[in-house]
Amino acid sequence: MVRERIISEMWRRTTWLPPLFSSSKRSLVNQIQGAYGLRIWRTTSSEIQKPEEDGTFPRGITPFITFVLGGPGSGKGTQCARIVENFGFTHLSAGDLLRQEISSNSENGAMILNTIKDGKIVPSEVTVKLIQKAIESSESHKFLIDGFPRTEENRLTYERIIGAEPNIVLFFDCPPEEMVKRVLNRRQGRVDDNANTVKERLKIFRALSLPVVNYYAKKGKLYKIDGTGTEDEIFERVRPIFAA
Ligand SMILES: Nc1ncnc2c1ncn2[C@@H]1O[C@H](COP(=O)(O)OP(=O)(O)OP(=O)(O)O)[C@@H](O)[C@H]1O
Ligand SMILES: O=c1ccn([C@@H]2O[C@H](COP(=O)(O)O)[C@@H](O)[C@H]2O)c(=O)[nH]1
Ligand SMILES: [Mg+2]
Repeated sequence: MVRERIISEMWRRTTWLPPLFSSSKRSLVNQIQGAYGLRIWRTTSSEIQKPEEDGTFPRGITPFITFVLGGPGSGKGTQCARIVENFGFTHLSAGDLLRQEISSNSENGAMILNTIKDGKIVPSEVTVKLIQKAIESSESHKFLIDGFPRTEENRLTYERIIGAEPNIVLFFDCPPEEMVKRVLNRRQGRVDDNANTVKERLKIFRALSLPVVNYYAKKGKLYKIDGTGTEDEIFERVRPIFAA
Protein backbone atom coordinates (compact mmCIF):
# COMPACT_ATOMS: atom_id res chain seq x y z
CA MET A 1 0.00 0.00 0.00
CA VAL A 2 2.74 2.41 1.05
CA ARG A 3 4.88 1.32 -1.90
CA GLU A 4 1.94 1.92 -4.27
CA ARG A 5 1.46 5.39 -2.79
CA ILE A 6 5.15 6.24 -3.29
CA ILE A 7 5.09 5.01 -6.88
CA SER A 8 1.88 6.84 -7.63
CA GLU A 9 3.41 10.02 -6.20
CA MET A 10 6.46 9.53 -8.41
CA TRP A 11 4.25 9.18 -11.45
CA ARG A 12 2.34 12.29 -10.52
CA ARG A 13 5.60 14.18 -10.20
CA THR A 14 6.87 12.98 -13.56
CA THR A 15 3.77 14.33 -15.31
CA TRP A 16 4.74 17.83 -14.16
CA LEU A 17 7.48 19.67 -15.98
CA PRO A 18 10.79 18.87 -14.35
CA PRO A 19 12.45 22.04 -12.92
CA LEU A 20 15.08 22.01 -15.68
CA PHE A 21 12.33 22.59 -18.24
CA SER A 22 9.76 24.58 -16.30
CA SER A 23 10.46 28.14 -17.43
CA SER A 24 10.37 27.62 -21.19
CA LYS A 25 7.41 27.39 -23.57
CA ARG A 26 9.24 24.91 -25.83
CA SER A 27 7.94 21.34 -25.92
CA LEU A 28 9.45 18.83 -23.54
CA VAL A 29 10.92 16.89 -26.44
CA ASN A 30 12.62 19.98 -27.88
CA GLN A 31 13.90 20.96 -24.47
CA ILE A 32 15.33 17.50 -23.85
CA GLN A 33 17.21 17.71 -27.15
CA GLY A 34 18.52 21.14 -26.21
CA ALA A 35 19.44 20.19 -22.67
CA TYR A 36 21.51 17.25 -23.81
CA GLY A 37 22.97 18.96 -26.87
CA LEU A 38 21.43 16.40 -29.21
CA ARG A 39 21.36 17.14 -32.91
CA ILE A 40 18.81 14.67 -34.05
CA TRP A 41 16.00 15.94 -36.21
CA ARG A 42 18.02 17.91 -38.71
CA THR A 43 20.42 15.18 -39.64
CA THR A 44 20.33 13.50 -43.03
CA SER A 45 22.28 10.36 -42.11
CA SER A 46 20.46 7.05 -42.46
CA GLU A 47 22.66 5.19 -39.98
CA ILE A 48 21.94 4.70 -36.32
CA GLN A 49 25.13 5.45 -34.47
CA LYS A 50 26.11 3.42 -31.46
CA PRO A 51 27.56 5.44 -28.62
CA GLU A 52 31.27 5.17 -27.89
CA GLU A 53 32.35 3.86 -24.48
CA ASP A 54 32.13 7.38 -23.07
CA GLY A 55 28.51 7.67 -24.27
CA THR A 56 29.15 10.06 -27.17
CA PHE A 57 27.79 9.27 -30.61
CA PRO A 58 29.98 9.43 -33.72
CA ARG A 59 29.34 12.68 -35.64
CA GLY A 60 26.97 13.75 -32.87
CA ILE A 61 24.04 11.86 -34.38
CA THR A 62 21.69 9.90 -32.20
CA PRO A 63 18.05 8.86 -32.61
CA PHE A 64 15.41 10.20 -30.25
CA ILE A 65 13.77 7.14 -28.73
CA THR A 66 10.39 7.11 -26.98
CA PHE A 67 9.26 3.87 -25.36
CA VAL A 68 5.47 3.51 -25.24
CA LEU A 69 4.23 1.28 -22.43
CA GLY A 70 0.86 0.19 -21.07
CA GLY A 71 -1.18 -2.95 -20.56
CA PRO A 72 -2.91 -4.91 -23.34
CA GLY A 73 -5.53 -2.72 -24.98
CA SER A 74 -4.46 0.42 -23.11
CA GLY A 75 -4.35 2.29 -26.44
CA LYS A 76 -0.61 2.35 -27.21
CA GLY A 77 -1.00 1.61 -30.92
CA THR A 78 -3.92 4.01 -31.31
CA GLN A 79 -2.08 6.91 -29.70
CA CYS A 80 1.17 6.10 -31.54
CA ALA A 81 -0.72 6.55 -34.82
CA ARG A 82 -1.82 10.02 -33.65
CA ILE A 83 1.74 10.96 -32.63
CA VAL A 84 3.04 9.81 -36.02
CA GLU A 85 0.35 11.88 -37.83
CA ASN A 86 0.99 15.00 -35.77
CA PHE A 87 4.70 14.86 -35.01
CA GLY A 88 6.28 12.69 -37.70
CA PHE A 89 7.74 9.95 -35.54
CA THR A 90 8.40 6.49 -36.93
CA HIS A 91 6.29 3.88 -35.16
CA LEU A 92 7.89 0.53 -34.35
CA SER A 93 5.48 -1.82 -32.60
CA ALA A 94 7.43 -4.72 -31.07
CA GLY A 95 4.30 -6.89 -31.36
CA ASP A 96 3.95 -6.04 -35.07
CA LEU A 97 7.63 -6.85 -35.70
CA LEU A 98 7.10 -10.24 -34.04
CA ARG A 99 3.89 -10.86 -36.02
CA GLN A 100 5.81 -10.05 -39.24
CA GLU A 101 8.32 -12.75 -38.29
CA ILE A 102 5.45 -15.23 -38.01
CA SER A 103 4.03 -14.21 -41.40
CA SER A 104 7.41 -14.44 -43.10
CA ASN A 105 7.92 -18.01 -41.85
CA SER A 106 11.25 -17.11 -40.29
CA GLU A 107 13.15 -19.69 -38.24
CA ASN A 108 11.66 -18.23 -35.04
CA GLY A 109 8.14 -17.93 -36.46
CA ALA A 110 6.62 -21.00 -34.79
CA MET A 111 8.18 -20.21 -31.41
CA ILE A 112 6.94 -16.60 -31.59
CA LEU A 113 3.43 -17.70 -32.55
CA ASN A 114 3.19 -20.11 -29.61
CA THR A 115 4.54 -17.50 -27.21
CA ILE A 116 2.04 -14.88 -28.37
CA LYS A 117 -0.84 -17.39 -28.23
CA ASP A 118 0.10 -18.10 -24.60
CA GLY A 119 0.41 -14.40 -23.78
CA LYS A 120 4.03 -14.94 -22.72
CA ILE A 121 7.19 -12.99 -23.56
CA VAL A 122 9.41 -13.79 -26.54
CA PRO A 123 13.14 -14.16 -25.68
CA SER A 124 14.67 -10.70 -25.37
CA GLU A 125 17.44 -11.14 -27.94
CA VAL A 126 14.91 -12.02 -30.63
CA THR A 127 12.84 -8.88 -30.05
CA VAL A 128 15.79 -6.53 -29.59
CA LYS A 129 17.45 -7.72 -32.81
CA LEU A 130 14.20 -7.03 -34.70
CA ILE A 131 13.99 -3.54 -33.20
CA GLN A 132 17.66 -2.92 -34.01
CA LYS A 133 17.17 -4.00 -37.62
CA ALA A 134 14.10 -1.78 -37.98
CA ILE A 135 15.93 1.27 -36.60
CA GLU A 136 19.01 0.66 -38.72
CA SER A 137 17.03 0.31 -41.90
CA SER A 138 15.03 3.49 -41.32
CA GLU A 139 15.85 7.00 -42.48
CA SER A 140 14.12 8.40 -39.42
CA HIS A 141 15.80 9.69 -36.30
CA LYS A 142 12.81 9.74 -34.00
CA PHE A 143 11.10 6.54 -33.05
CA LEU A 144 8.19 5.36 -30.96
CA ILE A 145 8.96 1.86 -29.72
CA ASP A 146 5.55 0.52 -28.79
CA GLY A 147 5.03 -2.36 -26.35
CA PHE A 148 8.69 -2.75 -25.40
CA PRO A 149 10.42 -3.31 -22.98
CA ARG A 150 7.94 -5.61 -21.25
CA THR A 151 10.34 -6.98 -18.64
CA GLU A 152 13.44 -5.81 -16.82
CA GLU A 153 15.35 -8.44 -18.77
CA ASN A 154 14.02 -6.93 -22.04
CA ARG A 155 15.22 -3.53 -20.86
CA LEU A 156 18.72 -4.74 -19.94
CA THR A 157 19.07 -6.64 -23.21
CA TYR A 158 18.10 -3.51 -25.17
CA GLU A 159 20.67 -1.47 -23.26
CA ARG A 160 23.34 -4.10 -23.90
CA ILE A 161 22.69 -4.56 -27.61
CA ILE A 162 21.65 -1.04 -28.64
CA GLY A 163 23.95 0.68 -26.16
CA ALA A 164 21.52 3.47 -25.27
CA GLU A 165 18.53 4.32 -23.12
CA PRO A 166 15.24 5.87 -24.28
CA ASN A 167 14.95 9.65 -24.07
CA ILE A 168 11.43 9.52 -22.66
CA VAL A 169 8.85 6.87 -21.78
CA LEU A 170 5.08 7.19 -22.13
CA PHE A 171 2.85 5.02 -19.98
CA PHE A 172 -0.86 4.69 -20.74
CA ASP A 173 -2.58 3.97 -17.48
CA CYS A 174 -5.91 2.20 -17.93
CA PRO A 175 -8.08 0.09 -15.60
CA PRO A 176 -7.95 -3.66 -16.35
CA GLU A 177 -11.72 -3.93 -17.00
CA GLU A 178 -11.46 -1.26 -19.71
CA MET A 179 -8.39 -2.93 -21.25
CA VAL A 180 -10.15 -6.30 -21.39
CA LYS A 181 -13.24 -4.72 -22.95
CA ARG A 182 -11.16 -3.02 -25.65
CA VAL A 183 -9.14 -6.12 -26.48
CA LEU A 184 -12.21 -8.33 -26.78
CA ASN A 185 -13.86 -5.75 -29.07
CA ARG A 186 -10.80 -5.27 -31.27
CA ARG A 187 -11.74 -7.85 -33.91
CA GLN A 188 -8.52 -7.67 -35.92
CA GLY A 189 -8.12 -11.45 -35.91
CA ARG A 190 -5.25 -11.47 -33.41
CA VAL A 191 -4.60 -14.94 -31.91
CA ASP A 192 -4.15 -13.36 -28.46
CA ASP A 193 -7.42 -11.39 -28.38
CA ASN A 194 -9.40 -13.92 -26.35
CA ALA A 195 -10.42 -14.04 -22.69
CA ASN A 196 -7.81 -16.63 -21.62
CA THR A 197 -4.81 -15.00 -23.26
CA VAL A 198 -5.81 -11.54 -22.10
CA LYS A 199 -5.94 -12.83 -18.54
CA GLU A 200 -2.37 -14.13 -18.88
CA ARG A 201 -1.17 -10.92 -20.55
CA LEU A 202 -2.60 -8.86 -17.70
CA LYS A 203 -0.87 -11.10 -15.18
CA ILE A 204 2.45 -10.66 -16.97
CA PHE A 205 1.88 -6.93 -17.32
CA ARG A 206 1.40 -6.58 -13.55
CA ALA A 207 4.25 -8.87 -12.54
CA LEU A 208 6.90 -8.10 -15.16
CA SER A 209 6.05 -4.88 -17.03
CA LEU A 210 5.05 -2.61 -14.15
CA PRO A 211 8.55 -2.90 -12.63
CA VAL A 212 9.91 -1.46 -15.90
CA VAL A 213 7.43 1.43 -15.66
CA ASN A 214 8.55 2.03 -12.08
CA TYR A 215 12.20 1.96 -13.14
CA TYR A 216 11.66 4.80 -15.60
CA ALA A 217 9.55 6.73 -13.09
CA LYS A 218 12.48 6.64 -10.68
CA LYS A 219 14.78 7.88 -13.44
CA GLY A 220 12.44 10.85 -14.10
CA LYS A 221 11.85 9.70 -17.71
CA LEU A 222 8.23 8.62 -17.32
CA TYR A 223 5.14 10.47 -18.56
CA LYS A 224 2.10 8.78 -17.10
CA ILE A 225 -1.01 9.44 -19.17
CA ASP A 226 -4.57 8.74 -18.10
CA GLY A 227 -5.63 6.20 -20.74
CA THR A 228 -9.38 6.50 -20.13
CA GLY A 229 -11.85 8.57 -22.16
CA THR A 230 -12.09 9.01 -25.88
CA GLU A 231 -9.12 8.70 -28.23
CA ASP A 232 -9.26 12.49 -28.77
CA GLU A 233 -9.29 13.22 -25.06
CA ILE A 234 -6.29 10.98 -24.51
CA PHE A 235 -4.38 12.52 -27.39
CA GLU A 236 -4.91 15.99 -25.90
CA ARG A 237 -3.03 14.68 -22.84
CA VAL A 238 -0.22 13.41 -25.06
CA ARG A 239 0.09 16.45 -27.33
CA PRO A 240 1.87 18.80 -24.88
CA ILE A 241 4.69 16.32 -24.45
CA PHE A 242 5.61 16.69 -28.14
CA ALA A 243 4.11 20.03 -29.21
CA ALA A 244 6.43 22.85 -30.20
N1 LIG B 1 -9.87 5.62 -25.92
C1 LIG B 1 -10.39 4.54 -26.44
N2 LIG B 1 -11.67 4.21 -26.19
C2 LIG B 1 -12.22 3.06 -26.70
N3 LIG B 1 -11.56 2.20 -27.49
C3 LIG B 1 -10.27 2.48 -27.76
C4 LIG B 1 -9.63 3.64 -27.26
N4 LIG B 1 -8.33 3.64 -27.70
C5 LIG B 1 -8.21 2.53 -28.43
N5 LIG B 1 -9.35 1.84 -28.48
C6 LIG B 1 -9.60 0.57 -29.17
O1 LIG B 1 -9.16 -0.46 -28.25
C7 LIG B 1 -8.48 -1.50 -28.95
C8 LIG B 1 -7.06 -1.60 -28.38
O2 LIG B 1 -6.34 -0.42 -28.70
P1 LIG B 1 -4.82 -0.49 -29.17
O3 LIG B 1 -4.68 -1.54 -30.19
O4 LIG B 1 -4.40 0.87 -29.51
O5 LIG B 1 -4.16 -0.96 -27.78
P2 LIG B 1 -2.70 -1.45 -27.48
O6 LIG B 1 -2.29 -0.86 -26.21
O7 LIG B 1 -1.83 -1.25 -28.66
O8 LIG B 1 -2.97 -3.00 -27.24
P3 LIG B 1 -2.00 -4.24 -27.43
O9 LIG B 1 -0.95 -4.17 -26.38
O10 LIG B 1 -2.89 -5.41 -27.22
O11 LIG B 1 -1.43 -4.17 -28.81
C9 LIG B 1 -8.54 -1.14 -30.42
O12 LIG B 1 -9.62 -1.80 -31.00
C10 LIG B 1 -8.77 0.38 -30.42
O13 LIG B 1 -9.48 0.81 -31.56
O1 LIG C 1 8.49 -6.84 -26.65
C1 LIG C 1 7.57 -7.66 -26.87
C2 LIG C 1 6.38 -7.31 -27.50
C3 LIG C 1 5.41 -8.25 -27.69
N1 LIG C 1 5.60 -9.52 -27.29
C4 LIG C 1 4.57 -10.56 -27.54
O2 LIG C 1 3.65 -10.12 -28.51
C5 LIG C 1 2.35 -10.03 -27.96
C6 LIG C 1 1.56 -8.93 -28.58
O3 LIG C 1 2.22 -7.69 -28.38
P1 LIG C 1 1.41 -6.30 -28.55
O4 LIG C 1 2.33 -5.22 -28.11
O5 LIG C 1 0.24 -6.40 -27.66
O6 LIG C 1 1.05 -6.20 -29.97
C7 LIG C 1 2.59 -9.93 -26.44
O7 LIG C 1 1.50 -10.36 -25.66
C8 LIG C 1 3.78 -10.87 -26.29
O8 LIG C 1 3.38 -12.22 -26.34
C9 LIG C 1 6.77 -9.88 -26.68
O9 LIG C 1 6.97 -11.05 -26.28
N2 LIG C 1 7.74 -8.94 -26.47
MG1 LIG D 1 -0.71 -2.57 -29.87
